[in-house]
Amino acid sequence: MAPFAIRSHVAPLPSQITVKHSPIDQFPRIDIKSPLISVKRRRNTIVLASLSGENDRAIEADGKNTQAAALQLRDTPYDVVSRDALPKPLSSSQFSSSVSDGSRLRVAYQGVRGAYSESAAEKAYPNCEAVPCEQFDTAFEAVERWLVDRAVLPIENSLGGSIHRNYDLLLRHRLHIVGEVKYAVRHCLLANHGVKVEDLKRVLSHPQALAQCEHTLTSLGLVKEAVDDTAGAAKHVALHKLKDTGAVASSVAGKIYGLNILAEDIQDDCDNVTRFLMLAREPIIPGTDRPFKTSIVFSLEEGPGVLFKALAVFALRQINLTKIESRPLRNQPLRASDDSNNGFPKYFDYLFYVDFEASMADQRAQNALKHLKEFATFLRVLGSYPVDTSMI
Ligand SMILES: O=C(O)C(=O)C[C@]1(C(=O)O)C=C[C@@H](O)C=C1
Repeated sequence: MAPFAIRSHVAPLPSQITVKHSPIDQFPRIDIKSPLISVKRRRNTIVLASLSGENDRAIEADGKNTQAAALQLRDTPYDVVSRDALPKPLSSSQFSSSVSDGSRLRVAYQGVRGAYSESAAEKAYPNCEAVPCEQFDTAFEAVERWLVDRAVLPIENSLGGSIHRNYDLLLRHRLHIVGEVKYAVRHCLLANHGVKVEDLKRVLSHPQALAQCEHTLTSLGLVKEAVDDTAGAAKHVALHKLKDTGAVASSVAGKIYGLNILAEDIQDDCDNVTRFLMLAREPIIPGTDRPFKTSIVFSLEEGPGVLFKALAVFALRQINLTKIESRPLRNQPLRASDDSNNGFPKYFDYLFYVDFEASMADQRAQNALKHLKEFATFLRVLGSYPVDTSMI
């Protein structure tokens, strides 16, 4: 099935497009202020694609008609180009920072410029073009619809714990975990110039960031307000020139949005690390040449000792578990698809997400999963990928 359905567009996108012609480059530079429009160069054409709610669209342009095409993309109804006009699938050998045609790897992250997720995306793929997305779901979709090549999304933090939304989305979507990256999160209290700590009544940030600074913010007597991301909080405070409101975000976000740093390292523990997952449409081929980790999700029949039995399949083979997360689904069944039911929905009461220290190329891991399959009611391998052993 083509990722872009042929459909007529019904309403203009609320995006701003500026096209700047360059005297030295055949192609104009295109700035699009919308995380949902992608611009990709492919040899002699530029593919502009958009993903906006129900309206999936893409259009091809060359150097001469790009401006017109960009405006058409923004303003008028038209039909969608075929799948052939969109970027070709990447193979596991392209698990590096650039794609073979020389253009940069496009990596989706949630948030606006200056979010920790953007820095994590750049750490994971050093020369990438980081593409901001409003929500986690948008980032998943952007990969699935070929608008970007990868997504880098937070999964757990050493102080705040798991990011449950992304656990759920891993199961709802069919992306593969191809890597992990750990990022040291150092929060600042930011405010507009001239504003002092005593002037502040409230503080905005991502809920995880607020949780990571709980003690500091409570001791300052500030009312905490959750927003979509830390950098978005900084942007809001700057844009509205707020005098009684600060933001918890990175020093990078402070610089981007022109805010003053009132306090640095305000997280409750200096060891504040967020682990991000690197997601792709294709899995990588697991190796044994370096430390690998495998992430799985499974469900079990109800009964005494079943979870004990499930975890024993790893213990019996000396496989170390690094994370276990359970998601209760009793009152709110999740629509899930697994490897054996051709995408048909199934409903489960509980799901267990487990990360273990072994590659799927390792016989011990294969045997452990074979054993688990004997009594698990559902099992899916989310990915087998190199462990991030970098210094944080
Ligand atoms: O808001 C941001 O800057 C993000 O990148 C999101 C996020 C998260 O979801 O946990 C990432 C890292 C920090 O732990 C705080 C927030």
